[in-house]
Order: sequence, then C-alpha cells, then structure tokens
Amino acid sequence: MSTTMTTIEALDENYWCGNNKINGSFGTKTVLSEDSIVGDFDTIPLIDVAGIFSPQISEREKVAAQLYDACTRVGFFYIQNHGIPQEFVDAVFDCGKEFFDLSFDDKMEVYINNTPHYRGFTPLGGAGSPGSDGQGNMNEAFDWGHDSKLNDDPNDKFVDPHMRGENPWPRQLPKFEAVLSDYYKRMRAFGRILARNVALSLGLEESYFEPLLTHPGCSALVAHYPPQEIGSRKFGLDGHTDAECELQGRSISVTVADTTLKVFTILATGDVRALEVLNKTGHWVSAPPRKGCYIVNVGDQLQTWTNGLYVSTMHRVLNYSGQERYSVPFFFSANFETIIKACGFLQLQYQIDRVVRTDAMN
Ligand SMILES: O=C(O)CCC(=O)C(=O)O
Ligand SMILES: [Fe+2]
Repeated sequence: MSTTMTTIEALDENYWCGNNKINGSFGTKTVLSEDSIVGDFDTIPLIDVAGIFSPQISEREKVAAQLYDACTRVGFFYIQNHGIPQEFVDAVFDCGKEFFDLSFDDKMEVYINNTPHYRGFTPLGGAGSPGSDGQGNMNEAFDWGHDSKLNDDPNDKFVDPHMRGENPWPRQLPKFEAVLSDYYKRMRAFGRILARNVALSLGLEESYFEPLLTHPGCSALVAHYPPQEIGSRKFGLDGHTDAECELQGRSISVTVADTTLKVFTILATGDVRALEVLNKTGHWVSAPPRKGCYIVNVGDQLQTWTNGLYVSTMHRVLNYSGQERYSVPFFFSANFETIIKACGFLQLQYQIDRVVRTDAMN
C-alpha cells in the first residue's frame, strides 16, 4: 500500500455503520419519505464555540461536551461565535457570483476535468448521478484546495501527482485568487482549532490530531444552485455523506486513492433555505440558515477514526426557494498520506456504549 494516498483501512466486524452506511458506501439507511418535512430544527443543535479559544480548560471542556452530544446523535450542528468575520464570507460569495456570471466559455477555461486533482469549474448538471434527462445535480461549482501557495508546512513531502497540483484561477477576475486563498487559510486555521476540541470531546489529548494536520488536504467550493421547480424530482445535490469517495464515476468504499476524505465540513449556507439532513427516523429535515452561524457536519474520516461513534450523516440540497442560492462548504481533511483507521481506544469505547444501550433496551 502506497503511503502517498489517503486510505481507509478495512474495518473490524464490530464497526458500526453510523446511521447511513457500511464501510463508506452510500445509502444503506431506508428513506421513509422522499418528501421533506418542516422538521424540528432543535434536532440540529446550536453550539456556541467561543470557549474553544479560551485559555481555560473548563471552557474548552464545556464546548467539547456539546460537540460529543451533537456528533454522536446528529452528525450536524450550527456553530456561533466562531470568530470568522462575516466580510470574509461575503467576499467569497461575491467572488462566486461574479464567476458564475461569466460566460460559459470563460468558465470552461478552468474546467474541472482539465485538472487531474479536482479543481476548477463544474458546469450545471455536470456532477452526481444523471437523471432521466441525462443531467446530474442542479448546481454549478468552483472547487479549490491545497496547493503549493496555500501550503504552510515547509516539511510537506507529499508528492502524489493526482492530488498535488495548482489551483486554476479565472483570469477574468483579478481578486478571485486572493479572496479565496485568504478564506482558505482562515478556515484551515479555524479547522485546526476545532480539531483540538474534537480530540478533547473524544477524551483524547487536544493535540492528538495535530501531527496529521500539518499540510491538510483541505478543499472548498463555492456552489450556485438555481431555483428548481417545486416538486421536480431533480436534486440541487443528491443525498450523500461528505466522503467524496468517487473517482471517475467509480465509487470506492474501502481504499481511497487520489482523493481527499473529509474530517468535517464547515458550511457557509448564505441565506436561502435548501439543505436537508436525513434524521434517524429516515426523514429529511430542513436545516435552514441561521444568521452568523456555520453548519458543521461530521465527515467520513471522523466517522472512521471514531469507529462510528461520530456519525457522518446523509444530506442533500433541494432549492425550492424560488431564489438563486449560493453556498460555500469548506472540507477540512487530514494530510493526504494519512491512513485513516479506527483508534483502538475508541473501538473499546464504542463497544461499551453499545452494551449500555442494549441493556437499556432490555
Ligand atoms: O450547499 C449545501 O448546503 C451543502 C453542500 C454539500 O453538502 C456538499 O457540497 O457536500
Ligand atoms: Fe455534503
């Protein structure tokens, strides 16, 4: 096995498949209804994360306890008081809108398939499973991620030819690269702090993940979802978890090469409601934007690291709002060459958890 790829190791038979899937493959959970419901939004917790910046361990522990609760029960949570100024977010949205307003030919100059490392422009309908009209998801997007200019690790020896590569920037928009690069650096810095609190929430040393986050293969995208006809059975983005384990149409479930997996996603939603999260009873619950908040969700890496204790929950986008929608997910990932495997301590922990739950049911 090469050490220049992100790998999910085969999981032991006690691996619990979260609420959605087995060993990283999609969609084993039964969806009881295709229609969304106006859900109880309290089921997606709101966490004030100001305490993660506190020098006092008691403050950090208070946040960690809430993270534990949200990540084990839901896999999604809102965060407020995250310290990222709104103008940084707005600037990325503005750049995204300018980009999507370019002509199709201009956008195609940075076509994603012109790079081997998944960067640049995906046209409307160009990703996801094609429907009866041959079109995929009803969104267009621009992806960017780790490259030599964004790297902040002088010891980064990662040389994989597939994920290692430069971002193609649109020549028509002079500020685009600077704005998206600034945002990337800020979100990576925030992700590293949040990862310390995730470690604390798991009863690990706060620095536990740090050696794996020195040149993390984070990526981000700005997406545009045009309004969809109500009731149309097209998706803005079809049901998925944040694994992105798909390469050239092949779904890869156990060993994942040439792609990055997500530890967690930090999503700026804009102000248009369209995101839906599959809750534990198999219903799609709307997750509306909340002012000043990001939505964070557990990705497949974290689900694997925690042996399924933290759940990577399925979600989708349906834009029935009648408005143009934009969103900016930032996918926080580990170093490309990290081998992702469930930690022994957490395997034990989860087995104990499961015994307790079984006892409680009897
Ligand atoms: O735009 C959204 O609300 C969600 C986007 C998303 O789930 C993704 O890009 O993985
Ligand atoms: Fe997602």
